Amino acid sequence: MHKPDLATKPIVWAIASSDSGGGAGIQADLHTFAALDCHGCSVIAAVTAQNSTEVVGYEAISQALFVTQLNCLLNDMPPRVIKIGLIPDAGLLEQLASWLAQHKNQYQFIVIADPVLSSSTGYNFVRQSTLSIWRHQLLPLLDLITPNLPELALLSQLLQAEVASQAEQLLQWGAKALLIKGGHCNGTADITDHFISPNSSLQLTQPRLSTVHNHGTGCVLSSAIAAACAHGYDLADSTIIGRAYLQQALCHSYATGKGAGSLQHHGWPTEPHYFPKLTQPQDTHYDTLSFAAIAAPIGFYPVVDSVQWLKRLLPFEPDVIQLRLKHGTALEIEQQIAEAVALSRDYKLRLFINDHWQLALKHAAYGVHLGQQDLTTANLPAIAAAGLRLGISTHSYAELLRARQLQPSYIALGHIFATQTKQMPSQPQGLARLKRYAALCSDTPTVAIGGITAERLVAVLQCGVSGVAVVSAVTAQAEPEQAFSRFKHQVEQHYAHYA
Ligand SMILES: Cc1ncc(COP(=O)(O)OP(=O)(O)O)c(N)n1
Ligand SMILES: Cc1ncsc1CCOP(=O)(O)O
Repeated sequence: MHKPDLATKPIVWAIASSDSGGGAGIQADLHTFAALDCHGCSVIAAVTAQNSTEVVGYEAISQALFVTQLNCLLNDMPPRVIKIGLIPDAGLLEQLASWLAQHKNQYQFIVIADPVLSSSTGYNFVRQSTLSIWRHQLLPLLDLITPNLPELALLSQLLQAEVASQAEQLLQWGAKALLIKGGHCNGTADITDHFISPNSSLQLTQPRLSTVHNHGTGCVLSSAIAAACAHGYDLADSTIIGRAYLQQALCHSYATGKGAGSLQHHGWPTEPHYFPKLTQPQDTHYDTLSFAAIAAPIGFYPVVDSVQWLKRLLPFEPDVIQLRLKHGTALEIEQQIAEAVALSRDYKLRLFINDHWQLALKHAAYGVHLGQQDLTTANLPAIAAAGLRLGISTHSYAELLRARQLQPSYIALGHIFATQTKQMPSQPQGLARLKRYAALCSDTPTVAIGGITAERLVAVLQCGVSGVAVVSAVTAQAEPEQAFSRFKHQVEQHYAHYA
């Protein structure tokens, strides 16, 4: 029998209250952690007596036992992430704030809080004293807080102000990032949540699902974000994963008692329709943009830095090549691109030009490869109208969703392993993420790039990508032509077998 190794599962704590009905609270938190491959620990603040229609009552746990739970867990199972849910008692909240202040720096855990101030059935859990502790003691310790609109208004003490001013108030009081949930904007066909952090600002929009079985949505969302953070995703990506997890769980929610039923917990979301549409301030919105298709699988995709390299590989029948020119005068770059495009026609080679999209257009290359930065400056409608294929680099869920919304010809997923070829601002993604990204792109060809060697090739192909791009695995080898032929053969064999 397979025995799971708990040490390999990231540990996440839920500091929250018990929901006797099982759909929200600690019970929902633990379901979510387990479904997202985390080990969940629970620190119970209160026991509520509730069912699907009402909260009948609650009793808070003693401060002594509350702190004993925290300390006993910290000694043996320190958390990577803490999720805070319902703490309906000012004394416990104060204890928690001082405990977090004492241990957060040393243990470097991330703290995410869902400020449950009232239940969805209308039960009010807070008093003024509790709100004041949230504002002045807890907020400065939070890496992310996930209020809905009424909670944001209450916490900010700016009941009549614009949402932006209310959000600004929470940031001024010390919260590092906010996810403002838009579900309480009644009557809209879509729900838009706003993620605000020092590094990024995102709007996440999804269709509003018509189900009444939505008990525990806030608990599940914040727990899914916590679980994704525990797997090392940054806050923006964790929020995207959390939102997709919630949409998936809501799509399959079910009746329990006479009132709002519960969410169905599934594993990692991969189907595109569960993921939100992202809007970022810097993005241009295109109504209809459609890029020519590239035959999938793309297969073996060498990236070379000169037309000389291209000529050296042509006798070995490459199918796809990228010309990635990083040096030279404007004249030299244009000459190389013109020569490479002419050669690509003679040899029926699908040639992508990196960065220089104007020259790719001018010389009518097969396609263009662009990075995320280039997307704001390149004339994408001109590239699409000219029938050139477009490939886009991505390094995260946020970039992947942004790329998918443009419906490019392929999406590059990188960097998978550490690479010496380029200084990367992000961390290597690794194979587990590659597999998730590739699954989300079942409708778009994908290419893995970064640190891919002959030894790693099979593991990369098994993640479900439609191509593998390499630089040094060919051009830095003692015998580049042999390396090229071996790679090409292995990749072709793989796709022939899995076609
Ligand atoms: C297939 C493939 N994937 C990613 C890249 C990187 O492109 P970009 O983000 O534009 O960075 P530079 O190549 O310009 O450093 C690529 N070239 N090809
Ligand atoms: C251009 C680029 N973009 C992401 S990783 C990378 C370099 C890949 O080179 P190598 O295959 O030598 O790691």
